[in-house]
Amino acid sequence: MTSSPGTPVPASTVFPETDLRRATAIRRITARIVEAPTTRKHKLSNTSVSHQGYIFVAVELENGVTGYGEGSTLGGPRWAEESVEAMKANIDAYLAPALIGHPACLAEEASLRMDRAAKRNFTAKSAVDMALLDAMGKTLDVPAHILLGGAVRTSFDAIWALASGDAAQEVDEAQAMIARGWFRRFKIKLGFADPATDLARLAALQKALPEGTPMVADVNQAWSEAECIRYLPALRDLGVSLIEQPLAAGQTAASRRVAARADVPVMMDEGVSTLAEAATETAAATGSVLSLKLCKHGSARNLKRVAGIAAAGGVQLYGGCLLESSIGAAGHLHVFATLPRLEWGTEQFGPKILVEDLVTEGLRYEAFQVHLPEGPGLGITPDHDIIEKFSRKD
Ligand SMILES: O=C(O)C[C@H]1C=CC(=O)O1
Ligand SMILES: [Mn+2]
Repeated sequence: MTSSPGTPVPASTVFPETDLRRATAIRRITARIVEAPTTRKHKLSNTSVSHQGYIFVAVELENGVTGYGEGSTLGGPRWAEESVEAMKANIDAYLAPALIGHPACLAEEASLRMDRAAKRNFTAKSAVDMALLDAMGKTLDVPAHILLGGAVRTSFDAIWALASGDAAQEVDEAQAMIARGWFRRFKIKLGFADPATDLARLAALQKALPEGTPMVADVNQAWSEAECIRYLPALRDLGVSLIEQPLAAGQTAASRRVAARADVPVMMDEGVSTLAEAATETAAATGSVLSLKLCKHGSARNLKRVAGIAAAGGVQLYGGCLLESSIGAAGHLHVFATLPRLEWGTEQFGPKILVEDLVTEGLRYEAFQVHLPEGPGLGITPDHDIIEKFSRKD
């Protein structure tokens, strides 16, 4: 459209709001359970997985556009309370009916409707929200980040998680990631073995990797305060740069004491999901860094609110993951791209741990960075043959 300078363009000729509401009315929402094999066993304090369970959501709008979203789990309802089965049941019976006919362009109202239809269910809600975002980006022909305030970065320092529990394998894997130019920052999972075995794994890595290699140690709530007092100094001596969620979520007083005595920063993860938890845990100083994940916060906009609360309290931010495919990882990158600060980079290594990614062209990992995809919506295209192959058939 052209207009002479100074002549205002009437809003109605750009995109009449009522037309947009009508065009983006939600016609259908479908949810599929997908179980995608991983290249190796991934072990955490409380589970071990050899395939990733996802809920894959498709939202069809009246204008014919379909948006896609994904919610991830780790070993069923073990990392958090939602399983793929529960997500499918709750999307089909509660979240989808609450949204049929509602305009996707009114995303805040869509979230309110989902909140009225179901308590918590953050991963399921975030998968639907991601699909709405993708559909709106495609409708308006803009990348999803534009709808969230616009990107302030398009690439991110990428972190890879070492979690086989086999020290020699982990050294080989870390060296291979460096050689490929994909990852040179690492996270190690602790807590499924006794602390002495975990420390030996770390010592092997410290010996083999370049000096100063950034290393996050994620305990996934497995230690007590007493174990932290005993072992955190050893983690520091082995070069750990960040200690993630050592104590159980909700152990606020003990976590505050651990964070105060640790001379390595402590990162909050499972303990901060809601806005209220972000406010409480930030004020209580149970950590000085926060891991952000859509599956914890329920929507792209809620993730931004949680990030704002934490940042306002002086907490640094880390882009977490739950081993999403390139679908969910792209959803995260579009939100992370818009955060004013993201001091610790992002994991989002999931696409590289899958035997086969769920998209036609996976996220780009280059120069130790993962790159924000381009194009409308999330900027990825689901590979429906692969999704069909790994979909649960019953
Ligand atoms: O951070 C977590 O607790 C969940 C997940 C993310 C990476 C990984 O290895 O586990
Ligand atoms: Mn964690």
